[in-house]
Amino acid sequence: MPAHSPPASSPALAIERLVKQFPARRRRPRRGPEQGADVVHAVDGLSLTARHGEITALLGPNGAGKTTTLECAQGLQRPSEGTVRLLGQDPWQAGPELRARVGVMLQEGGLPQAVRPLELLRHVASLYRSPRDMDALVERLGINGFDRTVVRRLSGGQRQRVALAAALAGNPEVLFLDEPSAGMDPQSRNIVFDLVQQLRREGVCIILTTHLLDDAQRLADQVYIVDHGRVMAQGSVAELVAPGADAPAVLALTLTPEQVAAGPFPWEGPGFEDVHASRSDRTVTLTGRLTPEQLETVTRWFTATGALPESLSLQPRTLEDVFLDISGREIR
Ligand SMILES: Nc1ncnc2c1ncn2[C@@H]1O[C@H](COP(=O)(O)OP(=O)(O)OP(=O)(O)O)[C@@H](O)[C@H]1O
Repeated sequence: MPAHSPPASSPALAIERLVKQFPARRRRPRRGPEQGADVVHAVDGLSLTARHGEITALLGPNGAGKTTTLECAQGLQRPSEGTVRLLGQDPWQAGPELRARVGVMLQEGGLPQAVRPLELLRHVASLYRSPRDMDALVERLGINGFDRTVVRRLSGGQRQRVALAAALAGNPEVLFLDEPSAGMDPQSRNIVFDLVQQLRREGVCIILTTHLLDDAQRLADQVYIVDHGRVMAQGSVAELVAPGADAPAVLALTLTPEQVAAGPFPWEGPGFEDVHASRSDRTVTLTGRLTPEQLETVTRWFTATGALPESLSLQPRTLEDVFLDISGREIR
């Protein structure tokens, strides 16, 4: 398998101030041909750099602009503004030789339905001058366990594995994965994630979109949190969740049944406007820039209810907390 060794300094993908507008989808035009306000800013000034040997994740809720960004990066959509450089070229202008160096695994697979996996993969491999060893890949991804079943009858996870093998057939230097764990069972997910990590070690640049915090937390070297077509935060997972001076804290409490019945809870009252409280059964999570005064109010409530909670801890932040802090809402 060839080692990819481009100059470490040049990013595999560089996106600068990308804007992509679409005409708004509407049932009936309410105005004449002047449509200035009737556009959707799917991507709205997004900049991103992805490097060889790294996994870069675009993390954001549905409709954040992740897929459109990837489509512009792959040359499938023409940017309205901004620049995209993929392996040093403009993907919109580039020819098939650039596409041969790039692998794409689409959401929902995008595979022909009536063929068997091996036939399909051998055909895809035959389109490349120096294809990957497909037999080894098929074994690695466990595809030989279902190679007699036509694509249409495969489970979501099996289909995703075939889609990944197809994306890797040409030994790509850059691999795009759109929601790679959509529809995957845990076993498929582990197999796919192990392979993705191996590809990173081989020097492949991997760019994935996900709205699953766990995927980003587990795989990504660099995370771009995207919402409304813009980058809201960026960094390694460690950097993003690091507690800074201004970073919010997470306080987790498990209340006694008596305390659950005792309400009202202090975090629902005045002084807690900036704190997000969520409760599931007896577990309460308070996320926000908790002040010592707020902690005192909570503690005083324990005095009033005559008991300590069953557990109380200040927890490290997760990407979910970071997203909540930035956008004021949960990621999904
Ligand atoms: N061809 C199009 N025409 C009009 N609007 C579009 C088009 N493609 C995307 N959009 C809109 O642009 C916004 C961003 O969509 P996009 O699919 O890029 O988001 P996403 O983050 O990938 O979401 P998801 O996780 O649901 O795939 C959405 O509001 C979407 O409805």
